[in-house]
Amino acid sequence: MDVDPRHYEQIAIKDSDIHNIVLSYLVHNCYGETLESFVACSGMPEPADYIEDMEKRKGIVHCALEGNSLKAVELTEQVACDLLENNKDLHFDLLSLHFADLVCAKKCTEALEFAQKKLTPFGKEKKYVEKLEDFMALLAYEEPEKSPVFHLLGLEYRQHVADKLNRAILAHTNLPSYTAIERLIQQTTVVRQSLNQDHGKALRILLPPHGFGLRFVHGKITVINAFTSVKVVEKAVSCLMCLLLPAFGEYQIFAIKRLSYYNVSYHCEANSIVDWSANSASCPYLMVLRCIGSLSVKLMGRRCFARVLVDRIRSGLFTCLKFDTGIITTSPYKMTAPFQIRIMLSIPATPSSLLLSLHSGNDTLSRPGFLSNRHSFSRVSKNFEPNTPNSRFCRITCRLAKAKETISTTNPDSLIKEPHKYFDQVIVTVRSGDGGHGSILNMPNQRNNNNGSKGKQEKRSRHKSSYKRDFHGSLILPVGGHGGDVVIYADEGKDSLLELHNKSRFNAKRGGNVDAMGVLTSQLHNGLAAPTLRIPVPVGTVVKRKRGMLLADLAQPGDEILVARGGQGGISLIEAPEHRKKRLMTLTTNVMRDDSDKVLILGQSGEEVSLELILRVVADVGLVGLPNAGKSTLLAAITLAKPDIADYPFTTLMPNLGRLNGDPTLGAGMYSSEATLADLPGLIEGAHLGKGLGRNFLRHLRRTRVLVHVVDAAAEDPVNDYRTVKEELRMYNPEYLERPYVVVLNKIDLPKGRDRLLSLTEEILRIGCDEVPSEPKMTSKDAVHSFSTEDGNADKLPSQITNEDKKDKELEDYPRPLAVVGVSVLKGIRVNEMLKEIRAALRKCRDSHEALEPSTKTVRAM
Ligand SMILES: Nc1nc2c(ncn2[C@@H]2O[C@H](COP(=O)(O)OP(=O)(O)OP(=O)(O)O)[C@@H](O)[C@H]2O)c(=O)[nH]1
Ligand SMILES: [Mg+2]
Repeated sequence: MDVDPRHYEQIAIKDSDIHNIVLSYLVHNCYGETLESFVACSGMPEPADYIEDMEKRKGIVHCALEGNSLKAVELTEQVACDLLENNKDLHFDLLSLHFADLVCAKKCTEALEFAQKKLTPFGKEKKYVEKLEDFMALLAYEEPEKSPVFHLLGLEYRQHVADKLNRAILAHTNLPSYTAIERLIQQTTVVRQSLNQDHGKALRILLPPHGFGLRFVHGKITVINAFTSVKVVEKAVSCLMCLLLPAFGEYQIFAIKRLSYYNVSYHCEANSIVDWSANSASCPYLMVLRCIGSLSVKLMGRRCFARVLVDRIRSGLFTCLKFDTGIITTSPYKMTAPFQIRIMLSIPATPSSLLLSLHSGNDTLSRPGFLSNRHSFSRVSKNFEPNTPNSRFCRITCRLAKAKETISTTNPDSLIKEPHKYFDQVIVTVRSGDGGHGSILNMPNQRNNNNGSKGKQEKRSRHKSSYKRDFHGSLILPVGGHGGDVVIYADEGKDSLLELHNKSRFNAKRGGNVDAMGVLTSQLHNGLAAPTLRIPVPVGTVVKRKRGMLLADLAQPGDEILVARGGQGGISLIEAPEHRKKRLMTLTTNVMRDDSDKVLILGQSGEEVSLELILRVVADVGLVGLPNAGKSTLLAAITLAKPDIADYPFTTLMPNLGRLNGDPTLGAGMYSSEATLADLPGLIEGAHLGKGLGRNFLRHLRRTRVLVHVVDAAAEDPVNDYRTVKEELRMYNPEYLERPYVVVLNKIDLPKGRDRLLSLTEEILRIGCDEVPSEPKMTSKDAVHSFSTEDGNADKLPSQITNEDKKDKELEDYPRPLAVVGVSVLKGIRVNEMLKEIRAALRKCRDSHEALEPSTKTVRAM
């Protein structure tokens, strides 16, 4: 049947189609409660006729599943008296389930009696004989679970029989025994299979009821955009899954797992599901989502999804959702820490995973262990929160290893842009090269002088000429080449550790071996040393052993550190003539020497180390403040940086840098006061305990000289916000509060901010003391020390950090701000004043620094 696929590009999927599909699925699987809420939300007419039947069916299937198959038989006979009579297969299966239950319960005599009475009559028909034999075999084993016919005791078999029973009853009541969605999936599978078989041929297929559009282009079969059936399936499945969401636990993860390597196009689907929410009023699914508390999100471990979520939550569309910021990761592909998702809805990758997923609803039929028999969830744990009236959350904690990179390469256009170029922490493994091997060499003309071959003689004399002697006359024997060292160095050309995320293993080359035939040429008597492997990192990178000590702080361009030393080359030995060897061995006391001299000859192996590289932004000014205060907007207003700006918290996930031009009032010297600004992610209360984005990014403040506190003057309680940020800084490192800082009261274009400006300024100026702030006087040694303590404590609670100052000092005991300026960075109001204050603070810093310099110089001179 030939059909022009373009016909399908325009087809719109009717909501009523989806509703019917969903409804039939719910009826089929006896999801009563869900059915009711769905009917209420979607405005579908309630299929009242089915409800009563459904309840009965539910009871029967439940009995079959729960190991009460005789009861199931009895109930089935009540509902449909001739069903089992006409369907002997099903009858046999149900009875055999009971038999299996008796065997499991070690009631062998009873089982035997039951089999004789109820099962053996089936043996008259040949097709049951084999089955009967299998069941009887169970009796022969002491541990039937370990017998070859163990599957008869498994949950899967029980499930299979229960499904069969369910379908039979449905068919008996003139309902389709397969749901619409199952049929659609079957069709999709058929089409996919035929695509696989017939690739290479032009292929156009149409299958009822919605049709598939496939196109043959340049030797490839392309599924055209309007792949209607698939769309229908996806939409219906999405809807179903959110209906059944609270029932999902580990199963959902299973589906998600599958998803992680699924087709790129589902990226789009994830978005389109989110798009439904745009017109929430007309979207019944969304209402369902609202009442159940679930939302579609594709779990790719990418921040962009988290962002979509936050956006939706903030716009009030998903009132019952909560967002755990733990989902945010510092690396583009890896979840670095366990994260939590409370919201999930996905389209499983394959029809079978879809069915498995959908089957796992516990609305009526809970089957613990159904999947876990076959799939490992070792990295998944889950816990359920108590249901609240409006929402039922299913919280899942999981760790996702790696999203397939194929997804990012196959169709980059379809991916959402990764907005941040900055990745500030990475673990790399480096290995230095092994040393080259030495060799055991023949001493020419020492043996076999009776060997008459002319060629060999020549060769020997050539070898002889290549031996060198030192001035004592001893032979200089060649040594295996030194293995390559690994050096990490600060390179001005690099601005992020991103590349190291893509390649996290570095191996230096091994040293050259001494030629096995003889020796190296005289120039190479030290063997072939392998080149040093030099790894460039951005200036400001701190190199640590993984979970260990600090090795170096590459703060200046060109700073470098040798992180792994190459192995030494093995030495070469002259083979002693047989008759002298014994004597030599007894004479020598060198314990390293063994019979074959291997120990000395083999090159040393290189070292392998895992290193943690942490980039600390090198900036003069650090912007701090609560999320949404306008830090990124400020950076964009006064520098050429283009950070992401949006009205939801945690838009900024990694620091953004911008360059501040020099002070124009200085004329020709304007460039001299050029400074770098770092816009940091928002801080929230409890950040030091890991809330929000945690506190790790605060390490970037380490190298700043001046802080700018950005406060949203139009917020509820700006002074409290200001105190919160200060408190968090204090908990992280009290020394930050001693740095010169400027407070920027932002958003004064809003009436709320403008009206309170004066009072806010006064209140803020009241917090703190008059002590003249001075720049922290850190020697490089101090700095290294403080880096190591800071990082060493990174995972500990601050309460564990003993710091007397922290305990004793109140916020009021730290210096006041140098200035408080009201601005609107968005509207450009008083930005120049603010710049003036920032520059003044920078100048002040520089002056005090210069004032310090001479004294240090004199100390050195003395
Ligand atoms: N009215 C007004 N809105 C502003 C002003 N400055 C920033 N905004 C808005 O405030 C919102 C947050 O701005 P961002 O610059 O992203 O805030 P942020 O502090 O970087 O936020 P995080 O990155 O989440 O920490 C955006 O919608 C801005 O448009 C301002 O001066 N006036
Ligand atoms: Mg920001």
